[in-house]
Amino acid sequence: MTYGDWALLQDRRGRVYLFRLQPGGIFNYHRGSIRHEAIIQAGAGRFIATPQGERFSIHRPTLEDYVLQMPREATPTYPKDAATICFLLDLAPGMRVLEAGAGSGGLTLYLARAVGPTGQVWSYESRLRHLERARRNLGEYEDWGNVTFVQGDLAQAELPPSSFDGVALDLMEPWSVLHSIVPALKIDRFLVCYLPNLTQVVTLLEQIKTLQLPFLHERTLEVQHREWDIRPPIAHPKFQQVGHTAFLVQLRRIEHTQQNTLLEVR
Ligand SMILES: C[S@@+](CC[C@H](N)C(=O)[O-])C[C@H]1O[C@@H](n2cnc3c(N)ncnc32)[C@H](O)[C@@H]1O
Repeated sequence: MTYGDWALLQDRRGRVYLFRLQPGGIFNYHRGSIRHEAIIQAGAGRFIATPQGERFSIHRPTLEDYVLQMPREATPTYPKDAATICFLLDLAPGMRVLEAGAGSGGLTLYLARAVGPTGQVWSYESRLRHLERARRNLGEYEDWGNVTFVQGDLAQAELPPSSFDGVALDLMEPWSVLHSIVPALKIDRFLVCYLPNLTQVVTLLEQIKTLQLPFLHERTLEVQHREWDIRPPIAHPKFQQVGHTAFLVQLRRIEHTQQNTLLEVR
């Protein structure tokens, strides 16, 4: 660890503190403070204590740590869902993926990591303030130069045909941008929508059916992590859990032929 790196300190209750290490910097806690220099000398994976004996473990923040702690304009896609979106999109290094809206850049960070330095992420965001926040959050954590932010409404975008290996949508009305996506998404590849409400899922599928858009509904799912408190003899599910975040709808782009124009719900 060195100056300029992110550091994450975790106290004995599991509370985390995320900050950048700076020359002359000090981490202040209600029971004492610690110099950044001392944190660097101790190093990640070790422990450090304030003069008052308050002990912390030192870590490099994971992407999950960063997304949960980073400044936000819009609520980021929850990490458990962002990771699953990458899996449902079947992303691999070198692929090109489209997303909207960028929001705070949470999902952007996951997509950029999944496609790697040789891949590309095109991220649309209609609100300038959100776009700037997403750009800053990406640059502050991990930027391989593989993300292109575009300010604008994805519904108005003219995208190159058959140019994306996947599309991820985290916006209120994904059905309003489907006409832009259909020609841009490669045949047999996936669109995944992140939708907090079941009513949105139903509207999306109804719209696809009504407009006869060439998608197969592969599945709709929720990602549930049930964390446990294990400190023998205590061993039970934690009383506080992450509750509902959103539904993930996975749709596969199919060829639009005369025999196959309708959405087939599996
Ligand atoms: C919930 S936020 C996305 C959060 C983001 N996934 C993240 O992890 O930080 C939804 C964003 O979509 C943007 N948005 C809504 N409709 C849009 C559209 N048609 N085109 C582009 N951006 C849109 C909103 O401005 C908002 O910032």
